[in-house]
Amino acid sequence: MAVFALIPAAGMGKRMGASINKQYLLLDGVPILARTLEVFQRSPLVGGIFVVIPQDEIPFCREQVVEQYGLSKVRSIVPGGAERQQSVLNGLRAMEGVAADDDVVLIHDGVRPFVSEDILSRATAAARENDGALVAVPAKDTVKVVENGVITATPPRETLWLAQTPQAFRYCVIRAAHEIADAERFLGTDDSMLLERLGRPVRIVVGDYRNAKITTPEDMVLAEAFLKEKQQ
Ligand SMILES: Nc1ccn([C@@H]2O[C@H](COP(=O)(O)OP(=O)(O)OP(=O)(O)O)[C@@H](O)[C@H]2O)c(=O)n1
Ligand SMILES: C[C@](O)(CO)[C@H](O)COP(=O)(O)O
Repeated sequence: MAVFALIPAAGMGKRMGASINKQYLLLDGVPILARTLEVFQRSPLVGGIFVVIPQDEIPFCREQVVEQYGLSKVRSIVPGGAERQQSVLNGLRAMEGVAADDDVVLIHDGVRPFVSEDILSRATAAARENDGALVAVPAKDTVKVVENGVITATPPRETLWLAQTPQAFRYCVIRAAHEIADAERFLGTDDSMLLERLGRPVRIVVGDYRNAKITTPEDMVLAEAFLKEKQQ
């Protein structure tokens, strides 16, 4: 059973508010997206990488990221959609004929550069034994459900986990779940939700707080600190 990486990186980075798309912001001189892809390039588990990018950024990504950093496992750069879910579906469709039904797909945000090879390995193992596997960390804060500015519930913290990526699945399982969601016009905020709504179990794999999604400017400050710690 082969393992493929599917990297959605076709967002606009609106919350970052930078002058360039956030996946190209530099961390110690290297674009965030290149750092993310390098983890999959290095992992002996991963046989090929599909990257999803806004259509008009594909030449830039090919030259400035894939070629520049020698990312030879990148098999295809696929145009993205309006939402993350549509970008992932485009990637899954592009994998048809390459990934076999039982091959594992690791879906990982292009802007989570601190994922480790150990997480890739544990997520892959869990996906081979379950319908799906979600890398997540326990919530550290008390979480409130709020409607119209008023708290309506305080779910018990020990039941709350923060979803990260990779989210790992057998190709036929996640492709079917995405196609069903697309046909039913259901939009979720991660891939696991698309299995959950079909009543299929998704196993938690304990992640790492450092595997953060770089979303807003303060995340860059944390990312620089995480990188320094890694380089020590
Ligand atoms: N249409 C989209 C939207 C998001 N993504 C990717 O999904 C990951 C997680 O999304 P997020 O951090 O929310 O990125 P953006 O959508 O770029 O951010 P924003 O919502 O601030 O614009 C990122 O790697 C992003 O590039 C994608 O491939 N296609
Ligand atoms: C998939 C994800 O990374 C899980 O945290 C996240 O949901 C994607 O980011 P978005 O901000 O919801 O687009």
